[in-house]
Amino acid sequence: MTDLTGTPETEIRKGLAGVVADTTAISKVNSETNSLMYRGYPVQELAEKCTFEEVAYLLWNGELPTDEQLVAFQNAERAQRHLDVHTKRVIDELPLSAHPMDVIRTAVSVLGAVDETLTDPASMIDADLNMQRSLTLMAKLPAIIAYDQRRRRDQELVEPRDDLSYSANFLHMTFGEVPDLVVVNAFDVSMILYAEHSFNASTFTARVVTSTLSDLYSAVTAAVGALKGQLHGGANEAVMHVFEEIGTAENAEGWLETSLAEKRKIMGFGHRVYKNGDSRVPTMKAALETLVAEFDRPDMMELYDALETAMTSRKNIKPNLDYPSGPAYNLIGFDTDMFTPLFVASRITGWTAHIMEQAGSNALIRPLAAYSGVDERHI
Ligand SMILES: CC(=O)SCCNC(=O)CCNC(=O)[C@H](O)C(C)(C)COP(=O)(O)OP(=O)(O)OC[C@H]1O[C@@H](n2cnc3c(N)ncnc32)[C@H](O)[C@@H]1OP(=O)(O)O
Ligand SMILES: O=C([O-])CC(=O)C(=O)O
Repeated sequence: MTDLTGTPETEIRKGLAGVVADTTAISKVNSETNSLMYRGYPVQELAEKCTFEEVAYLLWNGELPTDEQLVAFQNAERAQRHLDVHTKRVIDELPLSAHPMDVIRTAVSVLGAVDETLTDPASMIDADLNMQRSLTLMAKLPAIIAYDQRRRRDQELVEPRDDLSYSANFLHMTFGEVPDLVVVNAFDVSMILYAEHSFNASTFTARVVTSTLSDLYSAVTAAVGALKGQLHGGANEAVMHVFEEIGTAENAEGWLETSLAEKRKIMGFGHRVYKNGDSRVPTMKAALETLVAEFDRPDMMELYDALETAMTSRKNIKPNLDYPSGPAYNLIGFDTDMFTPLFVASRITGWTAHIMEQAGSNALIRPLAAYSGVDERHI
């Protein structure tokens, strides 16, 4: 049997659900065992024993750094933390009505436009240059996000400090001071958990762009756009709006009944791959609990538990990573529309690892479509 174009009919997998598009050596998501490994290491172990800098190194190089390699890596990252003049000027021109994800998308585009190493097609996919570009983006994104948060609060830019870890410096640039270690650690855990997740929509977007032999900044710009949507990274912001809408734990069940009756998707729940709960949630929930204790906000945890319980009993759909991350970022002090940018700051490591993997073993990504339009006709 053929379709209208004469193409043999095949099964259409809407949304590419269940389709294995390529191999990857970067991470393994196992829905059967609810597990996630980066380069063979369980993510829970990395969150407990490593820093975000070590995890970035691991994702890019395949191995954890030796002490010496880590010092060199940290020095290279710390040396590039300043917001460059071009990017700052462009951000200053953008209206505050722009979503912070649009600001980041624009900033990454600017960094690509001023990168003078993008001279010819070969330099666009050069492995050494791509490694340097990845580190530059990892180092500069916190300055971009922190500055954007501060300008929205009518505050001055805070310069980076090179005596601080990635996460401590990120919070210092955002809030003008380094918070307690409990807060820095919870934030660092969130950065590690968000770093990589195989062929999710934004990573796959980055790989599609790379597959045309385009440059790393173009791939990241596209990935930022894909992450912004509420079915993906945008859900961590949406969770906070849901919490605000519900108000207190007692309202959770009634709110859920009404929302499901209205056929609303409940943000922060469900996952394309995990059907029995997201492997990262227990670790992020534990980090959230430390913040709840630190800021004495048991009401936040009560609401969290009430909605989770109601959703489990009503639909048996489990929370994904965005569910604990949203309230955690709220307690740390970020405005809600900065939450998805924080996801970007972390996922830049996974995206660029995939961009380098795709460029190193490339095939143009170009699937087929079964034509469903009108039959051939003539004017
Ligand atoms: C870090 C991340 O990006 S994690 C994902 C973050 N996104 C969200 O939290 C948004 C809310 N969740 C969702 O929309 C979905 O669960 C997705 C998009 C993440 C995954 O969805 P898919 O794998 O495409 O599953 P699909 O949307 O087909 O859902 C299957 C069924 O479960 C229901 N369902 C899934 N998630 C939800 C939800 N959050 N709220 C209500 N119902 C849901 C669907 O309505 C559907 O029901 P039906 O079969 O009766 O029509
Ligand atoms: O894997 C997915 O589809 C979404 C996700 O959890 C992620 O990108 O972290």
